[in-house]
Amino acid sequence: YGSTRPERILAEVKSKATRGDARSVVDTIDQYCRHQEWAMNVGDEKGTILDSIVCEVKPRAMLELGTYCGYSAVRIASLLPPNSRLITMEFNPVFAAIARQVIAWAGVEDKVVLIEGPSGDWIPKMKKEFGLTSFDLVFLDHWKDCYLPDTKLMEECGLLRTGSILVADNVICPGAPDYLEYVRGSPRYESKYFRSHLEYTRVEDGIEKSVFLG
Ligand SMILES: O=C(NCCCCc1cc2cnccc2s1)c1cc(-c2ccc(F)cc2)cc(O)c1O
Ligand SMILES: [Mg+2]
Repeated sequence: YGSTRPERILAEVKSKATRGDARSVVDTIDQYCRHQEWAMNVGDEKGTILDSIVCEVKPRAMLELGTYCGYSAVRIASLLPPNSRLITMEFNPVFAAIARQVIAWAGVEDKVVLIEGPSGDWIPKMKKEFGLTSFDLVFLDHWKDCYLPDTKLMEECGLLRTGSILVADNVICPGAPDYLEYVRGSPRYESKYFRSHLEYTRVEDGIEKSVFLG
């Protein structure tokens, strides 16, 4: 059904998930990707770790790099306090178009702003475009070799404040070794590794939570 994997995921959501129910959208995607075809969502196991951090931080302004089908955007948005905003960035217009529909089906579109394009272009203009001072929480889930340069760019653009938290997916698989070395070695970050598994598999992966100390 549908020519691309994201289209098949959207079809599954429309046929199986309850409209307006973010939880059922998340569960439907997890079921499909665990039992029908694997897809690179953060998934249920790592998603639970992400949920606990979002609930602890209660971010007013949150950034997600790497939307894909919108699975984590829906997961995050369903936990955000009122008048909080998730800005999620996707490079691939086909994925972005699918994600918009998944986000709408889940009924969280009023908490999510989806922007399209490469992070390197967007990060320097986000303050002005969105009237932001800084992000309380950033979820890195885009090109793994962009985690480090984009983190440095966010520092330079003043998008991080003392206490801003970075949460990075896939620090083991596919891996982001230069990023890990940076946040774990820098006196400007307090970093913690949450051991888990690659979504829907038994392969080791994990999430790195790093607090920016300013
Ligand atoms: O590549 C991954 N995610 C990034 C997609 C990059 C698209 C974007 C670039 C870009 C640039 N600027 C702005 C926005 C964006 S969005 C990824 C891959 C695996 C994986 C794949 C095969 C495998 F065998 C084992 C793991 C697992 C994961 O959880 C992933 O997240
Ligand atoms: Mg990922």
